[in-house]
Amino acid sequence: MYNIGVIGTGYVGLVQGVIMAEFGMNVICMDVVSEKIEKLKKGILPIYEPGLKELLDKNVTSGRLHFLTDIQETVEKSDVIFIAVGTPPQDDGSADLQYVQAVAKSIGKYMNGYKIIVDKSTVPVGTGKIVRDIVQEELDRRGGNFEFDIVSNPEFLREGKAVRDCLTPDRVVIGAESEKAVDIMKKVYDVLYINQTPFLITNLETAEMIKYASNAFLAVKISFINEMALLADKVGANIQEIARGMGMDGRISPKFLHAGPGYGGSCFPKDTKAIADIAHQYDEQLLVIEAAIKANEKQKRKMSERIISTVSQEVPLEHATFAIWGLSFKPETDDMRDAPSIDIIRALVSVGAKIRAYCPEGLKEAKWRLKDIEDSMTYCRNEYEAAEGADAIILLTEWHQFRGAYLNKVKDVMKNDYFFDLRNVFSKNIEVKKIFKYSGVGC
Ligand SMILES: NC(=O)c1ccc[n+]([C@@H]2O[C@H](COP(=O)([O-])OP(=O)(O)OC[C@H]3O[C@@H](n4cnc5c(N)ncnc54)[C@H](O)[C@@H]3O)[C@@H](O)[C@H]2O)c1
Ligand SMILES: O=c1ccn([C@@H]2O[C@H](COP(=O)(O)OP(=O)(O)O[C@H]3O[C@H](CO)[C@@H](O)[C@H](O)[C@H]3O)[C@@H](O)[C@H]2O)c(=O)[nH]1
Repeated sequence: MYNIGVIGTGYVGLVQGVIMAEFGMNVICMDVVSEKIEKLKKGILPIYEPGLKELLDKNVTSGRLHFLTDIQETVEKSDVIFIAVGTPPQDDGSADLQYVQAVAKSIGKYMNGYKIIVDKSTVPVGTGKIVRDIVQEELDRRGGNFEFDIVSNPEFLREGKAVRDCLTPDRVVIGAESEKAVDIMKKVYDVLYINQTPFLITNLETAEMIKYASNAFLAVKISFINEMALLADKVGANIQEIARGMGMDGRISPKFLHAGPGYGGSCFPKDTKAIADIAHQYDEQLLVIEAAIKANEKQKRKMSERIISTVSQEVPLEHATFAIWGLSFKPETDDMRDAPSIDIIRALVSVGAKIRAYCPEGLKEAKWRLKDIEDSMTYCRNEYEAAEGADAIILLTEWHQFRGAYLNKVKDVMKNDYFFDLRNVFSKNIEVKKIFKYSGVGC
């Protein structure tokens, strides 16, 4: 059994660390943010992720899961070190590698024997080799003579389903340069997946690119169906039936064909821009991905334009109030990074409207991200309170609880009766169309 070190306890590092401990491994999760580590030691999660709290408690108690801020101790005590720090976008769209590079330097500084250094963060092609050079440089500087291997092991978990995705992944991709590293990685993962999960062994560059290509492909699929939805609206077709008809073809599949307000989150917007940037660096242009990025911006803009033009026919916008149902970029997470709700709320506030917002988990982060427009925002305790005195409901995130809302009760507390269902949650509900002036996305 190998000792595991996970550097960076964000979504990826934390879920990975907790699950490895669940399967009996000795795991150190390390982060530079001491408040986060102190809370984790007490069983307090910094994120909302279903199922994670139970596993955290169990594994802290078992003594297999340790939280540290000390990178030296983490490196010295670990055989396999996962780098799971953030790679946020820079202004030009390229991935910011400063956190990965800082970790690589520390590993070189403190390593005390053979280590496998695993890149789990989503990083541009070529980063594995950069990490190798940084570690070697640091070793040379201090006259250290230890062997090490670099592995690229991209993560494919989805927020809100992270525990399940990590327990039963579709595949494990391992990009490595030596047989020894592949063998050890397989042993580490065999404990988790007992040979049920397909492994794909590649070189470093291929593994790094699989991650970007997968996210970009899914983003293209969403932008494609969103554009079809805009056309469906104009020609009187129904996007849900179109997606169903398309998805019946096994080559297309029905997944990721849900039209909506545009994709968001910490990955698709960032990773599509990063791979487009990587291509530019190699004198290539990824036309399809660049179009998907533009279509996603257009989709968010179209949603707010449609809401504004519809409601302004009846209500002067400076007197209009919009109830927002759902702020997080998707259900079952409190993550607001690049959530479409941010752009849509800002567009509505910019024409003078007031917002009453409710989200089961996203309120805290929304208050912080929308601090500059706090005078136009009222944060509410539930979907009914948000609807009070509103001219329109805008359903932005398909949290399950909204499906069960008593619509007559909602209508009773509203001033006007517009319902913009940007996730098509109620598209097949006859009642909603009787009660409200309803519009979905492409249906
Ligand atoms: N969030 C996801 O769903 C997801 C899924 C797959 C892959 N990824 C990728 O995984 C990586 C991490 O994503 P995330 O969402 O977990 O990030 P995050 O921003 O939530 O967490 C990153 C953590 O790294 C810590 N950190 C930064 N520098 C450090 C250092 N020098 N030493 C120790 N800790 C340090 C930060 O304090 C933070 O807690 C990114 O590259 C991302 O693209 C994310
Ligand atoms: O049919 C769909 C599917 C998704 N979305 C939107 O797309 C975004 C991303 O959704 P999802 O992929 O479920 O969430 P993430 O947690 O961002 O996961 C993606 O990004 C992660 C980080 O790289 C990867 O690990 C995952 O495999 C990849 O699915 C969200 O805004 C969704 O609302 C749609 O609009 N329509």
